[in-house]
Amino acid sequence: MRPAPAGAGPDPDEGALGPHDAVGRAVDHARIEAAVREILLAVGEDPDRDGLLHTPARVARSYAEIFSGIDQDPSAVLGTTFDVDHDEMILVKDIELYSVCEHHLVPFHGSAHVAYIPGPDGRVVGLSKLARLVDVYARRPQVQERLTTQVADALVDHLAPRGVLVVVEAEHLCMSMRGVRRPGARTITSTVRGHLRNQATRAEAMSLITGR
Ligand SMILES: Nc1nc2c(ncn2[C@@H]2O[C@H](COP(=O)(O)OP(=O)(O)OP(=O)(O)O)[C@@H](O)[C@H]2O)c(=O)[nH]1
Ligand SMILES: [Zn+2]
Repeated sequence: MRPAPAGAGPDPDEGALGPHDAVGRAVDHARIEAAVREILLAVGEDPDRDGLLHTPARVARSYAEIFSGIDQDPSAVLGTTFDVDHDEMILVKDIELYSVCEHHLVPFHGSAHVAYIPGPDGRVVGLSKLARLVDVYARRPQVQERLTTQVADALVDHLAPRGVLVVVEAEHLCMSMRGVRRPGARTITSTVRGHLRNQATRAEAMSLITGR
């Protein structure tokens, strides 16, 4: 069991799954709780006041979910493929994503658009797996450029497609709620591999993505 801070009592938010998060990853809850308690003290709060008593445990559970991609392997998501008679572009756009900026540990959120052209063997992956793949890389401390590249490279590695294009557009709360304070600024990153580097194919993909 996780050690509770003195006087914390039972945590009303503790789910039936116990101290581990819903996706089964055993992060070190006790360590997160101790660290969160320290942060609360360091910012001048009283971690023993009523409203904060269960906060370290809640943050531990929340981090287990938010950072659940750290030890996830994209092979588990892209391992199931099937053949369809389709050698044209497949695009799933507007995949909502939430990630955490590795510089400030605050969220960035937005959308990913993932396009690929199957390889000569015609292997494709279930559409939902593209969203799951985005989650594998988003649920880590990240920078947007790396997230974009990792999704593209995982598709190249696992599907041997003719081409891949991944576009991510996101707002970084580290730019909105603090620092330079520019809410609404959106960052757009893209990674292109193979045939989608071809100008006409890339333009077709981009017009499908932007033509909402
Ligand atoms: N390239 C890139 N930069 C990011 C990303 N997320 C946050 N940043 C930036 O990372 C930089 C970190 O800059 P530092 O000067 O080390 O930290 P800081 O003093 O907190 O910077 P400010 O945010 O400007 O206050 C900032 O410019 C952020 O806007 C990302 O996904 N990609
Ligand atoms: Zn940041």
